[in-house]
Amino acid sequence: MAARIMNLPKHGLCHLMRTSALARHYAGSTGSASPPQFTTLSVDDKTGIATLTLNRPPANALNAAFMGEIARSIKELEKSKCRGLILTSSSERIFCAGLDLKECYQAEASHLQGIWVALQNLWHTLYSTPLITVALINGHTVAGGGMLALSSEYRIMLPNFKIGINETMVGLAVPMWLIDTYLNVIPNRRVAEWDLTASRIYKSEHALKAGLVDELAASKEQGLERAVAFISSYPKHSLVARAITKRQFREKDLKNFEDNRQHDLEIFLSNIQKPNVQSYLGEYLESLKKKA
Ligand SMILES: CCCCCCCCCCCC/C=C/CC(=O)SCCNC(=O)CCNC(=O)[C@H](O)C(C)(C)COP(=O)(O)OP(=O)(O)OC[C@H]1O[C@@H](n2cnc3c(N)ncnc32)[C@H](O)[C@@H]1OP(=O)(O)O
Repeated sequence: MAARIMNLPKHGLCHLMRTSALARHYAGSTGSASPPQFTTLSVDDKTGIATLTLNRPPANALNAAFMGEIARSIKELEKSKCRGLILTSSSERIFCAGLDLKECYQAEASHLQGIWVALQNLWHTLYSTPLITVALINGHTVAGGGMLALSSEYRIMLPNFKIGINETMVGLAVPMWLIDTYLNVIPNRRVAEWDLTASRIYKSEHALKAGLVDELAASKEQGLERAVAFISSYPKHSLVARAITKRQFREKDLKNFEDNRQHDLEIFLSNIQKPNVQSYLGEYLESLKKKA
């Protein structure tokens, strides 16, 4: 297979953001296309399938630069002739541990704002992309990591890892756009409500039974083969109609998000800066360290 590593062209993020002035301001300040730092991107010229590998050790925790990089890659792939995207991790244990909590602790408001706007943009970009998207979950994926997996169209997971959205457990409410994303995968509202209110974290095998993931693969190599097979199962002539149909399914969620984008940012900023949340966050970070 003829695979190549792509350098991202020097395009900005300006088209990723539409509503809030704050959001537009932030996009301007992070939209510069510096060379990829936290991801590698390879494209198979024969199949038209791209593989974006998350590579921010130790936990692929999401900071603004990392999230901007992922979103820019997706946008660039949309402009190319790529048909599909596989998201995976270079780590053998962690697909993505969610937001970089170290960067959320005792941070300036402007920094927190940058993180949240980058998360909003990344969600919007991944959830709305016409590309066929597969998350190859080769490690634990929680919170913002769960968001990456659930925003993709198809999930293939390796055994013995954890997946879920644990925001209530860290003291904060799940935003509506993430609830909509969850419901798009688990349409049973009762189960979804239970999972998200209880911060339920599934092991791979249970995630498969619950429909949170679509397949288990024995190894990353097998997972990659299955991901390619999934993307290739869509005939070329169907791709435009497929993309429009996908968009229609997701349109209401995207509109709800756009209508509430600024409010969502304000809620996050207000919650994350509360002394009790910061104090809890400090303890939580200590507990993560103590595990080592
Ligand atoms: C309390 C504030 C929350 C703020 C956000 C609230 C927003 C609410 C709205 C929600 C919308 C969606 C957005 C989500 C927001 C988030 O993503 S919040 C992030 C929550 N993430 C977590 O709670 C995950 C914490 N990590 C783990 O549970 C485990 O690390 C793991 C299961 C992912 C992996 O376990 P294991 O393989 O045993 O590795 P560890 O030894 O635990 O970790 C290795 C290494 O990574 C560091 N690390 C882990 N997670 C993070 C992280 N999220 N941020 C920064 N760093 C992280 C960990 O400290 C270890 O570092 P060292 O090796 O000790 O240096």
